[in-house]
Amino acid sequence: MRISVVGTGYVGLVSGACFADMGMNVTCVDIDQAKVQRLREGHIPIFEPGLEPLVKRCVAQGQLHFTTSLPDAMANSNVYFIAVGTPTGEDGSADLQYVLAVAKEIGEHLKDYAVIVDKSTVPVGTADKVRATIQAELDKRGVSIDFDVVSNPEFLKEGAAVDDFMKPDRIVIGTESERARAIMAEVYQEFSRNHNKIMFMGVRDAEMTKYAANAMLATKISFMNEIANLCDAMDVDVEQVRHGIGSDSRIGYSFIYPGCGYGGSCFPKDVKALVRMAHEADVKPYVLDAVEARNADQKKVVAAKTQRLLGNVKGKRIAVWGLAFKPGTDDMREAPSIPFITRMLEAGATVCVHDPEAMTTSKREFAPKWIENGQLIYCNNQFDAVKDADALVLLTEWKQYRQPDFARLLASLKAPVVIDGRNVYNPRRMKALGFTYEGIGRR
Ligand SMILES: NC(=O)C1=CN([C@@H]2O[C@H](COP(=O)(O)OP(=O)(O)OC[C@H]3O[C@@H](n4cnc5c(N)ncnc54)[C@H](O)[C@@H]3O)[C@@H](O)[C@H]2O)C=CC1
Ligand SMILES: O=C(O)[C@H]1O[C@H](OP(=O)(O)OP(=O)(O)OC[C@H]2O[C@@H](n3ccc(=O)[nH]c3=O)[C@H](O)[C@@H]2O)[C@H](O)[C@@H](O)[C@@H]1O
Repeated sequence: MRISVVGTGYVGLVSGACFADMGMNVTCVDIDQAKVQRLREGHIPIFEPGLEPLVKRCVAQGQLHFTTSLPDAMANSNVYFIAVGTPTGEDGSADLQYVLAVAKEIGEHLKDYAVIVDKSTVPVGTADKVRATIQAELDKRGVSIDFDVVSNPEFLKEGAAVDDFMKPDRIVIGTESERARAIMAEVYQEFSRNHNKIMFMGVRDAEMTKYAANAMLATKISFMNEIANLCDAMDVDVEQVRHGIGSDSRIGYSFIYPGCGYGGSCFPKDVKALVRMAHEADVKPYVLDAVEARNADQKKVVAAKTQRLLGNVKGKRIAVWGLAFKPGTDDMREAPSIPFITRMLEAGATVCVHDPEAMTTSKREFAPKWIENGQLIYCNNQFDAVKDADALVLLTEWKQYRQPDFARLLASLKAPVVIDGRNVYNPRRMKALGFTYEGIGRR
């Protein structure tokens, strides 16, 4: 089977490579010429465990191709996945300009029946817009060609993207067309062989399912962050509470880790887009508003703790372990590290940062003036960052930060202050070792 995937970001590149690994012949398309060139040369533009060998293997076997030309890709296949970005627009809604630009180009070049698959996260009703955009181009050309637009949202997580794609909990496919349904069943046949993971539903149902899933996960996190803040105020250990409630099978353990707020390219933007959809539908988004408000506030909690423990941070040296929005990725979109570090720099502190993968990304996130004036210092070793620091702040729970050499840490720091934005350390052990320790809701 031959398919095309438009957009070679996290979703497009991972899905394209995984489909190719299943034996399909896949052409990945991107408008970014430099990216396509690098991919052809075997350079993977993002850090994602397992992706590089997978892409290299599929390219070597002739199963995976890269191009900047959508018409060329279309000539070779009749299933086109759209996996371009849907960033937050000015009013909070998802900006569909990239999706609709692809739809327009498809309409300009469509020759025979094809299935156009929305893999990007798009608001309810987008498939209709994609269909109308393609039809308008066909009308301009004065041709009549059948096509179907299907919704197939993606549920992979960064840092575990290949695994998530290959072992999905479910594959949601929204379509009202029998013809498209049969083709999509063939695309995903690997996932229906033993345990059927495919769920067919209406197009609008599938579009909403994606937002509801992300909003539910964001809600769990914000809820738990609020409980953790309450624990802080009431001398309760949130870790005990997390175990206490997670053991209830109706609640479960996943996505109830409190911390310094959720980040990433999706939860923040998708909750905003759902809020916008609710307003447009004249439904009051009480819960979603609270999820967002808690998260915005949560991103200030670590800074408030730092300023409470250190007093005025002007002239102080603060070490930061972790820049990425979560471990396993070099992505810093909406990472809690950005507002924290910015606030410390603006307050006059010197910030020494370390991250195993996100240092390069980070250099694009902060104004060069902070590096030039010596306030923002990049350290290649996590222990270089803590040398003579007045505090260590942990913001991403990379494995290498979880069990550091505590004696070395204590000897390196000027003051033994550790603020743990991810609750990875044991407060009692830290205090016994001589640290002044604060987690989020820990006791
Ligand atoms: N990042 C993630 O973990 C997940 C993202 N999603 C959704 O998937 C969609 C894509 O997200 P990412 O992969 O993170 O985006 P990304 O921003 O990493 O990549 C998008 C790619 O599309 C390319 N592009 C833009 N316009 C194009 C055009 N007209 N023709 C060809 N290529 C074009 C860009 O050059 C870029 O390489 C979004 O809607 C996102 O919400 C869904 C699940 C997981
Ligand atoms: O639509 C998307 O893009 C994706 O968004 C999330 O995936 P991702 O953003 O890659 O990462 P998550 O592991 O969900 O983490 C998101 C944020 O929540 C935070 N988080 C996660 C879990 C938790 O218990 N507590 C917590 O604070 C993480 O630190 C991170 O900042 C979803 O988990 C994916 O299913 C979805 O496909």
